[in-house]
Amino acid sequence: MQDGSGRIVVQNLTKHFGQVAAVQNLSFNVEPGSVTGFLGPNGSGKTTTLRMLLGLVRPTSGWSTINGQPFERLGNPGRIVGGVLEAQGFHPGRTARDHLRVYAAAMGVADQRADDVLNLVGLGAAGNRAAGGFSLGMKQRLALATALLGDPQVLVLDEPANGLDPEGIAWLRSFLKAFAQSGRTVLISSHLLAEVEQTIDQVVIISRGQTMFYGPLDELRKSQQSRVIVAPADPQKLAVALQEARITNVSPTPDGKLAIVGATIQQVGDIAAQAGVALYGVHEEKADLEQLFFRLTSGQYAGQAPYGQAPPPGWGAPPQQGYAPGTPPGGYQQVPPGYAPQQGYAPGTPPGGAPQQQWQQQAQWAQPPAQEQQAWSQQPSGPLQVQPAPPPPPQDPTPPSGDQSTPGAGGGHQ
Ligand SMILES: Nc1ncnc2c1ncn2[C@@H]1O[C@H](COP(=O)(O)OP(=O)(O)OP(=O)(O)O)[C@@H](O)[C@H]1O
Repeated sequence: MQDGSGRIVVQNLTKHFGQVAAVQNLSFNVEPGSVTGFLGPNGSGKTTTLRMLLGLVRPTSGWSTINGQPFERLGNPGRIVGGVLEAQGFHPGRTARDHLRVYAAAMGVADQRADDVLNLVGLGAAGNRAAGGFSLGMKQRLALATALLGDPQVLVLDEPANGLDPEGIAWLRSFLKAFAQSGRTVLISSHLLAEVEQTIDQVVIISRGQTMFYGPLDELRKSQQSRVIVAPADPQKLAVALQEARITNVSPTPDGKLAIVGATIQQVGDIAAQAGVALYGVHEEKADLEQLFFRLTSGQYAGQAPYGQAPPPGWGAPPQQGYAPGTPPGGYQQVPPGYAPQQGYAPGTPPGGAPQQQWQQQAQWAQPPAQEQQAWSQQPSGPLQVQPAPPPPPQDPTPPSGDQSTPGAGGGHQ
């Protein structure tokens, strides 16, 4: 029996492809009423996990459920979960509208719904165009439209921002937030924290198929450790004095300063004064989220540094063990400047300098039709909580016949 909760539960999910351990013992819950980011570097197992969740790959062990049921037991799954794993696979000669109508018929949804979802994703004017001529961003929108056909309670999207321009990303952000605020469930994967940081409330970070952090994004923010950067006249002498004061997390910076974790500016100043070491500068530095993300996922593909240079800091050995939600990782390493967060703009505010015509089109994308908004806002919205996973479902999931891709009713499936 489905429990109607909209909750996704992943429990000890494991997948081996021959010698490759793509996913290892992964456990997390995704709660309705929130957008959860499923983050990890390339090859960390995100797509494999989503494919298992959507019944396209059989797990080696472990299980996952949506609404308390394995995907295979959802009956008409497209009515419950809309999944987009790859914005490909459209018949190139078929119009967007016809593509949607094929899926609508398979799901038992009225033809009119095809036009509704085309408008919803901003493709209303492109319904008669062949999908083969669509840009990557338009294909992403068409895949999302397919997933929305069944008016699902749960959305599972693999790298949905891939190929979208900044306006498209801003639109997607407002769209997913509105969807979640109506009490529905959204799980989106990305390998870029900055890309989804403004969209997600909860985060699951994986590396090498294992959970590195799982909890509210705010929890991760709170775990940002600060460090004191000091420019001493004699770094060696100060490092020894700090060591004697049991402040051991001290490392040199590339420009000859010392970075100290676990001490205040005042403590460092006092110790330097007692040791007779002059300080030419001291300040406190906060690690940003991007640095923490690097820290949590570093080492998966530690590349060879070119021409004998030192490898970029932050690409060292991976953490030995995962971090439970609320347990901050110890320290952090310097990383090269990462990607700047997307400079989005609030829905309803035209982007600076955008041509008027383009903005009008964007404004249309940013606003779901009134009836959609109303329908969503009537959904109950639950509090965002990390809850322990419930015990396994009463019956074992019926495994799919093999690792074959199956066309899912949610659309866009491989
Ligand atoms: N069908 C398959 N056969 C063999 N190995 C596979 C298969 N699918 C995935 N893998 C391997 O499993 C690991 C995880 O891949 P996966 O695609 O799940 O990662 P990902 O996090 O989605 O990566 P990306 O961000 O690059 O899409 C990789 O080492 C990949 O090569």
